[in-house]
Amino acid sequence: MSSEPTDPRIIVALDFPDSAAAQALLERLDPARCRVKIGKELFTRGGPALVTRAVDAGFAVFLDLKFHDIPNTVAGACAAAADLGVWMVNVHAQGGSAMLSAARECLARRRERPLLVAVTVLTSLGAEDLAAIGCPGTPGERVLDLAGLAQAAGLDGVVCSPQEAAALRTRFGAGFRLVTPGVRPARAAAEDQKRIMTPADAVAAGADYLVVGRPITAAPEPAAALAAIAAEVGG
Ligand SMILES: O=C(O)c1cc(=O)[nH]c(=O)n1[C@@H]1O[C@H](COP(=O)(O)O)[C@@H](O)[C@H]1O
Repeated sequence: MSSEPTDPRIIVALDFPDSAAAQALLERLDPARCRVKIGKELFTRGGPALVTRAVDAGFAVFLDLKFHDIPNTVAGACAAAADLGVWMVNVHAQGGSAMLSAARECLARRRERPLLVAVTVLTSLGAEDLAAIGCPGTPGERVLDLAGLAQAAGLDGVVCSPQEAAALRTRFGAGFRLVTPGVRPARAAAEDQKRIMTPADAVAAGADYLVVGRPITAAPEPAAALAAIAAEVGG
C-alpha cells in the first residue's frame, strides 16, 4: 500500500472532445491544487502525447482507461500506462481475480509504479440497472464483494460511489484508497450519475480522492469552481 499524502484530493476529469480544450484547461489549473484524469474520450483523441504533456507539466495523472480483458492483455496495458509516468491507473474488478493479480504483479516488478485501483460498480448504475443485467443484490453489496476481490489481489484501492465509502472504509481500513466519482455540489445536476453525494459528504464518508468532471469543466470559471469544491473539502 502507498502511504503518499492524499492532498490534493480533487481529481479533475478532463472529459473533452479534443486535446486543445484539455490543454487550455490544464494551463489554467495548478498541479499543487488538483490532480487530473484522462479517460477514454480524451485519450482516444489525444493519445499518449497528451498524457506525457500533463505529466511533464507536473500533474499527477490518473489514466482512466478501465482495462477489462484477459490477464495477459491487461497486464501489458498496465505496463504501458506505467511507462507514461502516470500516478494512477484503473482496471475493472469484474475482470476477476486472475486479471487483477496479473495487473498487480506486472506493476510490482517496477522500481516506480502507479497506484492500481479497481472500478467496482459504475456510479451511473442503480439497483434496477444491475437487475437488468442479471446481477443480484444492491449496488452496495456488489461494491463490497468486488472491493474484497481487489484487496485480496493486492490492489491499492477501488473506484466506488461515495455512497459506499463508509462501509468500505470500515471493512478494508485506512490504507485502502477510495476514489469516488459521482460527486455533485449541492444543487448541481446529477446528469447521468445515479449514486451521488456532495463533496463534503463524500470526504466525511471516507473518500480519499474525489473525481469531479462537469461541475468543474462545464462551469463558466472552472478554476473558481475547483476552488469552491476544494474549500468545501478542506484541500
Ligand atoms: O473510473 C472512473 O473515473 C469513473 C467510474 C465510475 O464509476 N463513474 C464515473 O463517473 N467515472 C468517471 O468519473 C468522471 C465523472 O465525471 P462527471 O460526472 O462529469 O463529474 C467521468 O470521467 C467518468 O468516466
